Amino acid sequence: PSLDDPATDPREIAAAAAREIAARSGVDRHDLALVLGSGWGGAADLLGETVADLPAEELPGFSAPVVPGHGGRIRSIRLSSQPSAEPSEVRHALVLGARTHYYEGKGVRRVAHAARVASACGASTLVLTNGCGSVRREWGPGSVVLVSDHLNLTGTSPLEGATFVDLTDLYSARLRGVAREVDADLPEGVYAQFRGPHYETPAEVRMAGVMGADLVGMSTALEAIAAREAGLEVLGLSLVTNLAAGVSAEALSHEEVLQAGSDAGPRISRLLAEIAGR
Ligand SMILES: Nc1nc2[nH]c(I)nc2c(=O)[nH]1
Repeated sequence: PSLDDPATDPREIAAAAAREIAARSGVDRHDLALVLGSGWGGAADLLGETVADLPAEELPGFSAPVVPGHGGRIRSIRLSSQPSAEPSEVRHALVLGARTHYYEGKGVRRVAHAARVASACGASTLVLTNGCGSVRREWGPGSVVLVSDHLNLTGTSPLEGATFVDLTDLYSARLRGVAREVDADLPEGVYAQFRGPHYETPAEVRMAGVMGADLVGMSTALEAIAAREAGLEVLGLSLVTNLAAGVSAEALSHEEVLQAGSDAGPRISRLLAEIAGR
């Protein structure tokens, strides 16, 4: 069976990957899963003790990282939030450092795979983090925004067939409340997923704003829909790495994107570790 075979149920591949993760990590249930996007990579170390660190491409349904050596790892982490917990109470997090973007053209099944694997590993919560552009001038590079809802501008769905899934409260209000217990000043915004890989034109950024988007990116929405269908409660966290095209005079520079991500790293890693511990 393969994700590229329409006759294969994607959940079958996700279950195979989950069995492999349990076998190789020795952890038979992961309570929480996190997808770490641009700028969020440093959070894994703060979550707790790494129990296993696996190359994603060795697991069913995952592919090698787009940028060799960058990401492409799946880590099982023993959350250090309850040092004195009984063995049965210990919570384990699965850090999925192997996001497939829709713009890679590998199909929606591979975009949705990590969310399905998280569910197959026993997780009840998925934290989706990303780097994004801001439509709002006041949210400059380094701003962290709670995703309150999304606009799926990809024109596609990660779901197949008559899977009519309700997306009300897709970005769990309860989990946003937990995040605000950690940092009460966290703003909320609507995230628009564009197909990419090109950035938006200034006119498209204005369009997204008119339609109610505060953030623009190339991930997250499709993954969140797949996570909801898999029964996961979803928290979305965006790191603004740049003002979207046209919001300010100067052009986008990839260096600016990378710099903003690394500057905000320590602060957002602590935030994520705090939230994960609750
Ligand atoms: N679509 C879109 N995706 C992004 N990812 C990052 I980092 N910045 C952007 C951006 O400005 N637009």
